[in-house]
Order: sequence, then structure tokens, then C-alpha cells
Amino acid sequence: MFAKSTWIKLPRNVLVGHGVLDDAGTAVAELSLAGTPLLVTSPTPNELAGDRLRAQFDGVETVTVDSASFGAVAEIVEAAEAAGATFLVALGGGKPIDLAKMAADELGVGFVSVPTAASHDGIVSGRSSIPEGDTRHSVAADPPLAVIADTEIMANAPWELTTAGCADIISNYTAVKDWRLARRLKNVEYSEYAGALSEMTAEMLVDNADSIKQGLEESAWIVSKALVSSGVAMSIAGSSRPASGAEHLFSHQLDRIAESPGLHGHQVGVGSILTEFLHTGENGQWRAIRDALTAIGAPTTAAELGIDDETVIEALTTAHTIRDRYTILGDGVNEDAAIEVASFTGVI
Ligand SMILES: NC(=O)C1=CN([C@@H]2O[C@H](COP(=O)(O)OP(=O)(O)OC[C@H]3O[C@@H](n4cnc5c(N)ncnc54)[C@H](OP(=O)(O)O)[C@@H]3O)[C@@H](O)[C@H]2O)C=CC1
Ligand SMILES: O=C(CO)COP(=O)(O)O
Ligand SMILES: [Zn+2]
Repeated sequence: MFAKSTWIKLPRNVLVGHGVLDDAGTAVAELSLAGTPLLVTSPTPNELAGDRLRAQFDGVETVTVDSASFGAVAEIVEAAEAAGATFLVALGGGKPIDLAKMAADELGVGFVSVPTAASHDGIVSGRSSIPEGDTRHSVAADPPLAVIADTEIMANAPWELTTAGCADIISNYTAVKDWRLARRLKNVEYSEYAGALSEMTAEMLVDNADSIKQGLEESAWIVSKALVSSGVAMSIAGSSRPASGAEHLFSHQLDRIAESPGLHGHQVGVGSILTEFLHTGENGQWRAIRDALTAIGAPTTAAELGIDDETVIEALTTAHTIRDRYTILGDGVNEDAAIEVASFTGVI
């Protein structure tokens, strides 16, 4: 008997466009959720859009978080219980969205994602990433019930957040290569649909690189749609594999060891240059990845990330140890090889 089964969880309503923030109430009403939400946000997004959102939900209370931590998740859970909230609405960048995602999971309620920055695909995915000490916990949770991405607000967010979101999508190329490699060498479960969707998402973003420019609202639209698409690929796969390979291990390791880590998307972009070189060699596609990052204005070197060369080499040689996820890093890249890769590609 055929015994495989799949449970794919996806957002039901996805709104992307100019001014869609004002449709949040309608989009949520359409989900037929009973009761009142708790609004989870952080200071800047609250100031930018909190009142417009509150005006659409009767009796909504607000909790404002300053930093990502398990303590902040507990605070949200407590506030939701005290307010008798039956679902959460997360307004902001990845920080309040990830915290609300994890709190919603703990409370056993749904949440709605209202991103104000297109900084990475966590704003639509079913994964939450919370730092604790020098480690970062990547935890599975349910994806948002709805995503309301107002491009007017996102286009006015700091530009580097948008270029980070683009680089997170460009990194899908190497993530899928790692996933296929793991299927071939370790018999890891692979989804053709999720792999193809993830690659196509990166392809479409790169094809539209000319329209990704600071001050152009269309940029926020292109990137938001790509982030949604990448989130869907992860939901189909039931893991972050389609969007997270060795380049993500490299970035997670930088988050642990760098004195002042860069933005997630920027780090995975530079990681992709390195791991593409490991996959396809000196005449392979690493230049195409680098050029795509350059075209949208994302960093391509350690210096542009603001991280010293030694730390980049340490991250590349130790990244394979931080997670049980087989990638092109295999059982480790030695220091000489890491220096060779990083020098040849101009990363250091
Ligand atoms: N789930 C996942 O797969 C992933 C999750 N993450 C998590 O996401 C977080 C990082 O995401 P990121 O979006 O960069 O973080 P933040 O939510 O901290 O946002 C970055 C900064 O931009 C500000 N901001 C947000 N929107 C606007 C806007 N429209 N205009 C002006 N300023 C704005 C924020 O203000 P303020 O300081 O007031 O909040 C903050 O200072 C981390 O907590 C990380 O762990 C990262 C990668 C992947
Ligand atoms: O950042 C992600 C995908 O872009 C999530 O991946 P992780 O599972 O590595 O946290
Ligand atoms: Zn990512």
C-alpha cells in the first residue's frame, strides 16, 4: 500500500500592493476568526502603521517588543492570555513577526503577518528564528493565516532591508543545489515541486533586477511576491530546505561568531557566492550569483558585510557543524580550501 502522506499549510489570504494595509480588517474578517486579536509590533512599525491597523479591529490591545528573545515570546503569550485574544496580528519586520509566530504556536492560535519590511522570507514562512546566547533557534511553527504586504510602507523601509530580502531569494539557487546533493548522497526526501518553485522564484527576481531600485515601489512588490513564493516552497517541502542550504549555515555561524553580524539576507548572499563555487568550481555560476547581488546593491564581500576576513574563514570552516543538514560543505571545508574559495571569488 502507498503510505506517504503530506499536510501542506499555506496562508489563505495574501494581499500585496499599495495601501492594502487598510484592507487588513476585511481580509481577516474573511477568515471567519472568532474574537479579538492582540497586535504584536515593534516601535517603528507601530508608529508608522499601528493606528491604521488598530482602527480596523474592535477592542484590540497592543504589545510592543524591542528585541527578539524567548522572554519576549513569553511576554506576548502572557499579554494574549490577559487580553483574551483569540489570534495575533504581527506588524513589523522579521522580529515581531517571528515572535508572534512562535507565541501563536504556543497559544495554539493563528496569526496574521503584516510585514513593513521585505527583509527575508521568514515574514511569510512557517519557521521562526530566535536568538539565545550565541545560538539561534530555528523552530517550526505554522505559517501565517494571511499576509498583508503594503508596498507603500515596505518601499519606505531602509533600502538595505529590501536588498537583504532579494539576496535571501537569490540564495535559493544554492539551497536547492544542496538539497539535490543531499538527496543523491544521503537519500534525503526531496520535493520536485518545492525545488522547482524555489529556483523559479530566484530566476524571476534576477530577471526583474532592473526594476529593483531604491525609491521604486515596484521593487517592494517584486520582492514581496518572491518572498511569498519562497515561503510557499518551504510549506510544500515541510522544511526550509528549498530556501536554506550551506549558505544559510554560513550565515547562522556568522550570527554566532561575528562581533557585529550583517543582515541575514546579506550574509546568505555572500554565502551563496562561496557555496556556488564549491558546487560548480571556478568556471561555474558563482559569477552570475555575484553579479545578481551587485545588480540589486547587496554586499558581495566580507568588507561590504563589515566582517573581517578571519571570521568569514572561521564561519566557512565550521558551518557544517551547527545543524544536521547535509550540504556541499560535507564533513567540513579545511582552512586552506576556505581561503582559496574566498580569495578566488573576491569575498576576502
Ligand atoms: N523566520 C526566518 O526564517 C528568519 C527570521 N529572522 C529573524 O528576523 C529578524 C530580523 O529581521 P528584520 O526584518 O531585519 O528585523 P526587524 O524586525 O528588527 O527590522 C529591522 C529594523 O527595521 C525597522 N523597520 C521595520 N520596518 C520598517 C519600516 N517600514 N520603516 C523603517 N524602519 C522599519 C525596525 O524597527 P524597530 O527597531 O522599531 O523594530 C528595525 O530597526 C531577527 O529576529 C531574525 O532572527 C531572520 C531570518 C530568517
Ligand atoms: O532563512 C530561512 C530561509 O530563507 C530559514 O532557514 P533556516 O531553517 O535555516 O532558519
Ligand atoms: Zn533566509
